[in-house]
Amino acid sequence: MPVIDVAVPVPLRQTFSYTCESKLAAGVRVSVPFGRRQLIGVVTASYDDPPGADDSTPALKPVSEVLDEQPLFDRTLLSLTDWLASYYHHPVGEVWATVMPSRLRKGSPLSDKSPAYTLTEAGEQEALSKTLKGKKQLECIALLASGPMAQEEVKSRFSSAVLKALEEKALITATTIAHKASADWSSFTLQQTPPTASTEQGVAIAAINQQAHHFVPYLLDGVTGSGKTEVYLQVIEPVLKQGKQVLILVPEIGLTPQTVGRFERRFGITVGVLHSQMTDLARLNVWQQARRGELGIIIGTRSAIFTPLKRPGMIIVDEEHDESFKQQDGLRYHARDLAVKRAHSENVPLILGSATPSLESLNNALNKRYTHLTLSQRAGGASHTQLKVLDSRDQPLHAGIAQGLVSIMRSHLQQGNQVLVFLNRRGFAPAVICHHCGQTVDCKSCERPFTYHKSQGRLQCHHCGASRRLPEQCGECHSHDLQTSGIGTEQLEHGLGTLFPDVKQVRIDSDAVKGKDKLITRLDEINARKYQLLVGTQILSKGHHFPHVTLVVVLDCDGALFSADFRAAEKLAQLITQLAGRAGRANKPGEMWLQTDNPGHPLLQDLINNGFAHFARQALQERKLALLPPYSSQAIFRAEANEAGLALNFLQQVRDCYRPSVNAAKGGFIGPLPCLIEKRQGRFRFMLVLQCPQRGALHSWLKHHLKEVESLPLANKVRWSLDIDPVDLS
Ligand SMILES: Nc1ncnc2c1ncn2[C@@H]1O[C@H](COP(=O)(O)OP(=O)(O)OP(=O)(O)O)[C@@H](O)[C@H]1O
Ligand SMILES: [Zn+2]
Repeated sequence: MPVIDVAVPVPLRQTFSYTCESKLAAGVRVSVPFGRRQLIGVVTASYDDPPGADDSTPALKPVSEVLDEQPLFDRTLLSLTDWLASYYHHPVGEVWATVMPSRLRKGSPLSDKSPAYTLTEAGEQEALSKTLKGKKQLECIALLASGPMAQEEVKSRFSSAVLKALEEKALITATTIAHKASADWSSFTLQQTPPTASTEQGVAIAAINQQAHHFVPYLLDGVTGSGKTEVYLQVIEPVLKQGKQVLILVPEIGLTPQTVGRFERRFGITVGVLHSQMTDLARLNVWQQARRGELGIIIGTRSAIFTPLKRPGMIIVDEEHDESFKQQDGLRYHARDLAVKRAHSENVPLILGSATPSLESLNNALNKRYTHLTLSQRAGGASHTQLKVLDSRDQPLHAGIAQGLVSIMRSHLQQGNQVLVFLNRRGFAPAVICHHCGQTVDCKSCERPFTYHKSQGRLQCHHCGASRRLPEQCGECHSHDLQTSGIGTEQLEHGLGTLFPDVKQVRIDSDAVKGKDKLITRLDEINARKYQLLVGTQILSKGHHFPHVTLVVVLDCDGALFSADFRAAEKLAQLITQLAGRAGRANKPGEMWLQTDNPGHPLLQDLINNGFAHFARQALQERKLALLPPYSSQAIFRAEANEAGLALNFLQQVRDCYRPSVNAAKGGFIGPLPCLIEKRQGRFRFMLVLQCPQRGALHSWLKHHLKEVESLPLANKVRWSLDIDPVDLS
């Protein structure tokens, strides 16, 4: 009987064999018995005679059910999945579980039909008699009179209230229709006249169009507001015209209806959207439409890189430096790196766009592995934002803002412009301190001070989410003199209200703006000039277009200047540059002030005097001297346990596993040492970094001893993980 290998969703780095009536194609889902459970796995290989089997081989269990007639994925995605398991040294069953939409993971059938609406008999009568009162309801009946229509399309034209009313009156009902199979987007006509490309945009567009039929990686390195999105719009036009699909990845926060709207408005075609806040069903629908070749443009966040494409034409990663492209748990993949891999195997062009490219991508561009396209000027005649520092040492502060800055803010506000104040700390105050003994009120599980949230009257731990009432007295000395220390956005908002009582302000952080819809409403209101003062955390720094902002104020960036994370400087420079990019985007010039106690800090001085491009080249030199990525490759073993000793011990044993071949790999260790956040939710956290000058050497070194690590007795007692190409040391 044929034997199949199945990737089963369990944390083991192997596949499992089962017997089956007939051989199955790789990528087909099967339901299999596993211990006492029944699990859904994916076929990775089939054999008539399993390799290495003899009479002593234990009898295999049969597959319980075959779920698909066709593999879920084409060859390219199948090989990408193999690659993921081997590159990230991750259990293949868990890789499949990450790559599949969750509905498919749970066994939903892969359907060729889409949900639709149709008229009931009563509805058909109504189409003739037209007795309904509601105008919209009548329109909907008239539309469906010509036949069933995809629910998605009906929903795009009528509100859910209209549809609900018609369903309640039993005039329309849900049904399914066979999907359309044609790439009908290719016959679009441009809905807008594109602006004339600037010289630099023109060069970039021509370069990409010239080699549109095979894999070429581009770094589109364009200052904020330089018209990168306009370049994407112009280069995808011919791709769509040929009936090919374009996959666009954007950071989690950057995916707003504004972004999607820009593409829809230009081409007048439906754009498929994929992000983590959609329902599983909605995601599966878009996934299937893309797979069947019904969508010309798919825009999505990180996991959209796994979307199957029937006719792939181009892949774009916007804001490629953004950390949200790296998954931070489970399979810790980097969607940007996967995009490179995927574009290569699909043999289509890849555009990585950013005003502040990651040092990895910049290095690839400088080495000519990527074609480097630069846009150094802002589009439409907007001028660059001026960067300045304000020395806050010995200055009296109002609501955390130095007097000099308050005057600058006032003058911008008086001219009717908007001012953005950035503080990356939500809540009222980052600590509550006993004025008598100096003890802070700490989260016991994380051993870090609680943040005070005044609006809720509660303390909240920003590491584990724990929350408690504000105590009445100090836990150490029982003094009642508890005071807040430091400033968060909530307090800043209060303070600004006192400083500028007549100015309307809005706070944008994850406390004030819960959910995507609210963020979108606020962003629209900002651009409609409902507010003049915008206060917020890094949600405000990402890709938004604020034409009326002329001043950006950054409070307290000093913490990041002295971080132990070697990437901190790169991240801070990206943040400052992106924030500066929010100002002066239209016809009014913009300025940015950094309030700091370290005005002479070389990083700030370099950014101010020479800009991000210079900073980045300088930072690459430093990484080269220190043999840090991208001039070496890293992997991190992390371990967490309730007892610090267990986690530390485990990592020491991991190091012992790897030590015998450290010289052969030309490798090195850093640690084990505590993570930057040493304790979280009651667990102590440690890490061990493995580093090699060559990527290949690191991977064979890792692979060589991973089995030993897995069989360490402590491996079952601590929570451990392996992170390849880590970007976050917290
Ligand atoms: N060639 C052009 N002529 C006139 N206006 C343009 C041109 N290209 C882009 N614009 C306009 O300039 C503004 C900024 O462009 P766009 O949003 O494409 O820049 P970006 O580089 O993607 O921005 P960021 O990375 O800062 O978010 C937009 O309003 C856009 O419509
Ligand atoms: Zn905590």
